[in-house]
Amino acid sequence: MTGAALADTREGTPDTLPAPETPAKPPGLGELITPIRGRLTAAILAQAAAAVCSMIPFIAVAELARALLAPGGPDEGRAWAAAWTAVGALVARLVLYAAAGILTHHADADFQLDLRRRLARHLGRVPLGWFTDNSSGEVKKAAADDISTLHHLVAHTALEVTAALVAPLTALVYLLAVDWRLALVALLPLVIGAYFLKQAMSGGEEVTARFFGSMGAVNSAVVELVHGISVIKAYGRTSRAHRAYDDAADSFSVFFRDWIMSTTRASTSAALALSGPAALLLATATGTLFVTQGWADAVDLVPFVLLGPAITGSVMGLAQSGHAVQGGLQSARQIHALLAVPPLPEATEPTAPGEDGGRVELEGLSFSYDGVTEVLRDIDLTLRPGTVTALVGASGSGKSTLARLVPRFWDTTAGTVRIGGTDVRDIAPADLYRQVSFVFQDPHLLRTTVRDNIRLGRPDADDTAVERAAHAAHIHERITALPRGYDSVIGEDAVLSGGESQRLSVARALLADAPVLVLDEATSFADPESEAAVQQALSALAAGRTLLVIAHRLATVRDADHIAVLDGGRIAEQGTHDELLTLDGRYARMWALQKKGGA
Ligand SMILES: Nc1ncnc2c1ncn2[C@@H]1O[C@H](COP(=O)(O)OP(=O)(O)OP(=O)(O)O)[C@@H](O)[C@H]1O
Repeated sequence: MTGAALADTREGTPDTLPAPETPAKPPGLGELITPIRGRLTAAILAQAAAAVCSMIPFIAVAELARALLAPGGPDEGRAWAAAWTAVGALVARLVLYAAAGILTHHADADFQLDLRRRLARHLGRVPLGWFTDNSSGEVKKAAADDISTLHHLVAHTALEVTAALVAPLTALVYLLAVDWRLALVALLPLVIGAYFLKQAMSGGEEVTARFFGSMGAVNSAVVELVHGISVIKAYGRTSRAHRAYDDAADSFSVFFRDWIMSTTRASTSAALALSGPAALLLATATGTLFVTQGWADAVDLVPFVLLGPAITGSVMGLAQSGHAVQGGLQSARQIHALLAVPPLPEATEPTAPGEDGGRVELEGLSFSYDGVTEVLRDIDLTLRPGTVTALVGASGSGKSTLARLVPRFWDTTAGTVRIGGTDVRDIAPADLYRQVSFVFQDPHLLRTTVRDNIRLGRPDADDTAVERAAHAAHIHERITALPRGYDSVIGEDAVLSGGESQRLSVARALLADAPVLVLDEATSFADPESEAAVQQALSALAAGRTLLVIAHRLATVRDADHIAVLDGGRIAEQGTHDELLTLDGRYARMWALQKKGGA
């Protein structure tokens, strides 16, 4: 693990999933299943053969009836042949069915593993800046939900659809051979059922969108109610919050009832038309007519009675599989969108950072998130080894963006960032993260032991080194007071306050021992006692390193060696605290304001 892994992704951003470069035809499921296409095809063929075999016993029974009711008396040989054929088909169906299942499940296991590896490999190469709260949600959804949807499609739905298509087709071919007129009549429920199904599903996309919209409103109202309950109660607005939830729930219930009412007639009619008894009734009624009119032999009715329901029965199942296929295609598109996030280009022949690894130079640097609005412009700034440089400026002036360009969270739009004289784009990512550590406001602690959290950036560090770092970060005593000391697990028996978490992340950065450290002013939320401890921890961290500090309160950086004042993405002023006060410009005004406010 590297220092980069210490990154926090605090800011909510609009750039969740960059629009994938749209090729002429969006790659879909077909491309994703390429590695298992052979096995999947074999499984589908086996399932198709199993579906044919599943119809053969019915056909054999019909032939058995024909042999037993033959005009010249029962044909024993033919009857036995039919019976054995039925038994053979049943056994073959069982074997083929099992083979198909085994094949798809094996293929599916490889498919999921391959997809997860592809995702992990790809996400390991996308810019760190891409990882925001929103994109984390997308990654979670793709890695868990979408892959699970595709699992269902590959392992189950593909076979269900094959059986649902091939079995009735087999029956239909046989029935057409027996009596094509009765066979066409047997298709009638299918036509009627399909008509009603289409009606029941009309406006499907719009209805689905409204369904999710309505459901989303209920979810938001619940989340708002739960998250904001303390504020809402404190302001005595409980009934208002409940009303928002009640309104959302009511409107969902009205929509749902209307929707069900409007589709019930059509879907019930479809279910009725496609039901087994309806098919049976039709087969016997038409069959009776045909026999009494002398248009068909009575024995020819047997296959229609046996196989008629098989033709229509599978259509309802197909309609449900249709939903699964739609879901699978949607998931495939989501995964593709993730795989299409442009990776950060890596140098083919990386260069190690130069001798003076603590020197950071930003030269002629501009940056834009969306390619339209420039968030940083014409930045020239040098961070000298062993010094502290502070970035100050109004909210939104670009401090965090600038700081994050040093460890190459993104590539600059123009200009360069050099560490030890080497362009960060030419440094191999692992080397770069050994060179730069960062501590951000909301440190991410992993749900593992305190010890492993500290040695994240140097997994091979021994216990003495870990404890030394914890001492220097003024957190050792707090750790030893935990139930299992350094072996306590974060979130289980180690629940730390904001300031304590901060000091733990400082210990982590100390142990990682990178010459350059980027720091988001760490003390803004800590209580005075904790703040003093964090400040001491930071001083330990600063010794001998190049520090870039994002400062929100000027008091904490008045002793910095260099202060750069950002305004609208440009460096408006820079110098020491005293120099900037003498300049009597933006910094001096901010200083006067904060002093007045008591910051
Ligand atoms: N990931 C992002 N995608 C798009 N725009 C962003 C992103 N992060 C920040 N911005 C925009 O870039 C500009 C600079 O933001 P930045 O967070 O760097 O400012 P800041 O000075 O650090 O602000 P603050 O003090 O509030 O943290 C803002 O207009 C912000 O909305």
